[in-house]
Formats: sequence, C-alpha cells, structure tokens
Amino acid sequence: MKGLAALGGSLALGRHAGAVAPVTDPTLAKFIHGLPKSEYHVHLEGTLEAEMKFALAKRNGMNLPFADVAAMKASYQYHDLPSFLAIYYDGMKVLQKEPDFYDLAYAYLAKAASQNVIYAEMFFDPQEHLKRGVTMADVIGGITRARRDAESKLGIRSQLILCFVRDLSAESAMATLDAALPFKADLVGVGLDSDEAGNPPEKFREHFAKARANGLKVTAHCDVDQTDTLKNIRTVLTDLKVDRIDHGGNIVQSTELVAIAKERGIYFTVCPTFSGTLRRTEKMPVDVVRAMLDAGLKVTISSDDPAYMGSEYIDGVLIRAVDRSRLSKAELIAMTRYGFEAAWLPEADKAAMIARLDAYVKSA
Ligand code: HPA
Ligand SMILES: [Zn+2]
Repeated sequence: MKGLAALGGSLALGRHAGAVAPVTDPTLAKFIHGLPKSEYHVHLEGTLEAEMKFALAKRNGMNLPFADVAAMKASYQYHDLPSFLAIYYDGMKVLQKEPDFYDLAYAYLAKAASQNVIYAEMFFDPQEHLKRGVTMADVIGGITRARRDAESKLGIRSQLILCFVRDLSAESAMATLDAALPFKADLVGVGLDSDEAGNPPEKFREHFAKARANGLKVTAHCDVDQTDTLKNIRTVLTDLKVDRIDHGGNIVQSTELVAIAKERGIYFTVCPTFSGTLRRTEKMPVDVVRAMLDAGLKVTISSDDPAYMGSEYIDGVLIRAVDRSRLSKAELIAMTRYGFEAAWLPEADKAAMIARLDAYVKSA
C-alpha cells in the first residue's frame, strides 16, 4: 500500500528511467501560470480538500474518524483505481446540502481561476449523493449557483458533466439521468467514471442515447491499464461514438485505434498524476502524454482529483508534465490550444478563448 507515495513512486521511477529533464526552470513555470487555460477532467468531489471536509462535517453535525487534517491526509493511501475510489467515495459523505455543493464548486473554481483557468468542464457523481438522500436539486442547484457566482466575480466560465458511476447498476444510472433531465439546462454532457472492471462502456448504451437525444454531449473514462482496455477504447470510439475520451492512454498500443481517433478528431483528457504511465503490459513504463503526442493525438491535460493527489492543481500538474513528458514550449502551447478547441461551446466562444491564448503567447 503506497497511495500518494505510489504516485510519487511512479514519478520517481520515470525520473530514474531517464525519461525526464531536470526540474522546470522558473521562467517556464511563470509562463505556465500566466497561460489562459482550460480543464476538462476534474471531478468536483475530487477537489474536496481535507480542510473543507472538516468544516462541512462540523456544519452537518457529523463526526469524522480523523484527529485532524494531517491525519486525514495521511489516510489517503491507495495503489490502484479501486483503492483510490474507496477513499474518494468515503470522503464525499460530508456533502449533504445545497450550500455544501456550492462551497465545493466555488472553492475549485476560485483555485482554478487563481491559476488562470478561464474555462472548465467539471465532472460530478450525483448517484453517490442521491444514495444518501440528497436531492438532485440540491446537488445541481448548489454547483450551478457557484458556477454563476464564479463567472461573475472571478471571470471563470464553466459547465457541468454528470458522470455515471459505472460500477453501480444500469438501472441506478438511468434513474439518475431521469432525475437530472429536468435540470438539463445546467448540464453540458454525461460521462462515465469509477471502476471499469466488469463495467464496459456498452452497459451505458441507452443512457448515452437518451442523453444525446436531450442535447447532451458524451464522454467516457478509459482509465489506463484496465482489463479489456483496448476493447473498451474501441467500443467508445467506433460504437458509442463518444465526443471525447478521458484518460485513454492505452490507445498508443494500437495503431488502428490511433488512426480512428485521429480521423474522428477526438480530444483526450489526460491526467498525468493518476494515469500518466502505462505499466501492465509494457516491459518498460511508457509515459502516456509523450507517447500520445508522438502518435499525433490531441492531448489536453487536467488535474483529475487534486485534493487526493497532494493538492496539486493545474499549474503544478503542467509543470510536472513538462518535466516528466519532456514537453517543449511549442507542445505546451499546442496542448493549451487543443484545450480550447475541445470545449463544448459555440465556435465563436472557442475562437475568443484561443485569441486570448494567442495574445498571451505573443506578449509573454
Ligand atoms: O480518474 C478517475 N477514474 C475513474 N473514476 C474516477 N473517479 C474519480 N476520478 C476517477
Ligand atoms: Zn477521472
């Protein structure tokens, strides 16, 4: 059991393997900070910092089994997706009422805005909250109120993606979609997260079709090194025809699937902290971002579940990615541009954000 240490361990392994350059220079770090950025793969519940967990528990009259923030953070020990998910789902139980969801979303948006994220599409896992008796109106209502406030006060624009928790039943996912559709104006899409083992994407065929019929976009997690990973990537690409893929790093093991993704112009939301290295079927670890860029794929970078990953938000994730994936400045800029192209927004809005990026690059 290594948890965060395991992530540190995998990063260190990359370093020892000679895969990374020395620590990024401060000028580049400053450039990264100033870049107008977007983020597409961030789970709001994964931004629930230990400090906020204590505050919400107090507000909701709950006792947490940790003496303090340090003890709670020390308990974030995981070594794979299921062991991470157990901690992540347990942690979100403090989210009970509309203001809790407001505080969660506003805190993430404020943090992102402070690092010059100008646009974010954020995941949330309503099934986990409905299970505890929270209403969809409180979940979506709190987040939406925070999105509006953050846009007007901080200038960060955002949209919301409802994730189906894929290891819960198909019926539960459909009931959740039905409960969310009255709020569809506050959603931009649906996604698929949680444990992929035994929960292939086709389990959600009808859910995706219904979401699309209601004007929503569709994306799906294809976490790295999962059982049947290439089969599942093929299904989402060629059968379910998702609009985007979250993670998806194993695609580099199939030239055929890479060609299909390029032909379809698919954008990938990669989170180097969690899914940055292929190991299971490789003799040597493969750096996902490097391999995907070398294959000509459209990679964007996100922070995933920063509260459980050393509280590293997008600036830190990008700085680390430069080092571990040997990114040139041109590649960094290209990925930032992909980030705006990938937005589920009208073309004119994307063009305006790309113009902001171009102006910054010119002036920096
Ligand atoms: O990266 C992830 N993968 C699958 N499920 C998740 N739930 C939160 N983060 C993740
Ligand atoms: Zn994720």
